[in-house]
Amino acid sequence: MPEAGVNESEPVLEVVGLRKTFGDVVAVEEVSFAVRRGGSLGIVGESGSGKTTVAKMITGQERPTAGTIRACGRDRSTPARGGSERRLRGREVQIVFQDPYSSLDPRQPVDRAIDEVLRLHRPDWSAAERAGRVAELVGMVGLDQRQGSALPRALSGGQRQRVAIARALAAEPEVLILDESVAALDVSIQAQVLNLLIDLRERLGITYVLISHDLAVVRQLTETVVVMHHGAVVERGRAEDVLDAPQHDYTRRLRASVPTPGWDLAAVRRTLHATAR
Ligand SMILES: Nc1ncnc2c1ncn2[C@@H]1O[C@H](COP(=O)(O)OP(=O)(O)OP(=O)(O)O)[C@@H](O)[C@H]1O
Repeated sequence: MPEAGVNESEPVLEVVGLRKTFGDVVAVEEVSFAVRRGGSLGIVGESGSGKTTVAKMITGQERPTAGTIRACGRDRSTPARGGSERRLRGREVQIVFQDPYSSLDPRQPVDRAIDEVLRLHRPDWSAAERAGRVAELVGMVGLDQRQGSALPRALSGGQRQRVAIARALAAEPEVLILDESVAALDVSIQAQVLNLLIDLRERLGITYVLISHDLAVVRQLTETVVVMHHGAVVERGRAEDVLDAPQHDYTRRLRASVPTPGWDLAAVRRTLHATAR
């Protein structure tokens, strides 16, 4: 729920003129977008277009070279000053990465991993209150009790991704960034996790920023889209407009390179070749 004093009409997340350089490499250039509370934005583009760098600047893992980031009405362009500001930012924005295995501690059972987040964000809660919330979160992401006390290695990729989502939700963020969160999953498992995400958004009113090279995934989950190419936004608009009738040549090539039933390998190769130039 939005906190008291938060302006409802203000975007829940807004980035303006974001830029990031690594030495001579310009990873992100003049990127601006805004997402309304409860809305969903897709950031699409091929590998290396700067999508993850944008996400890392929003979460504070990378510091912008220039530009501003506001979430829930608060500036987060500069590093958090101290633990309490970091925790506050954690309740504003959480992220789920492609590979939950690298973000989950292999020695920590699922319930302990979720409890750890609650301890951080709900220091006033008793152990019983936290245990109740852990059980609720485990159920919310569609895991059973046994899976809820398992180690990550005893779970499938899709189940691990559900754990990563539960862990992110434990902080009760306003914005959830999903960075290629279903990319490593089989298509049928991908569909299940996407359905879960759609369901969670309806139940929680959470805002999504979905980063993906997969236009079909973006289409299912987002209402607006920005297309990134070489670090810059080359096209933006409503997801269906951009994906069904792309105006920019790069978006058209990106769309053509998505393998669909009956896709033509030679055409994809031609497209990738053209895109690489
Ligand atoms: N820590 C870093 N040091 C140097 N260069 C980096 C660093 N992180 C990213 N880059 C470069 O910035 C550019 C954008 O990378 P980024 O990971 O943001 O792209 P992406 O669109 O998310 O791609 P992918 O989907 O493959 O992760 C690339 O050229 C990448 O090599």
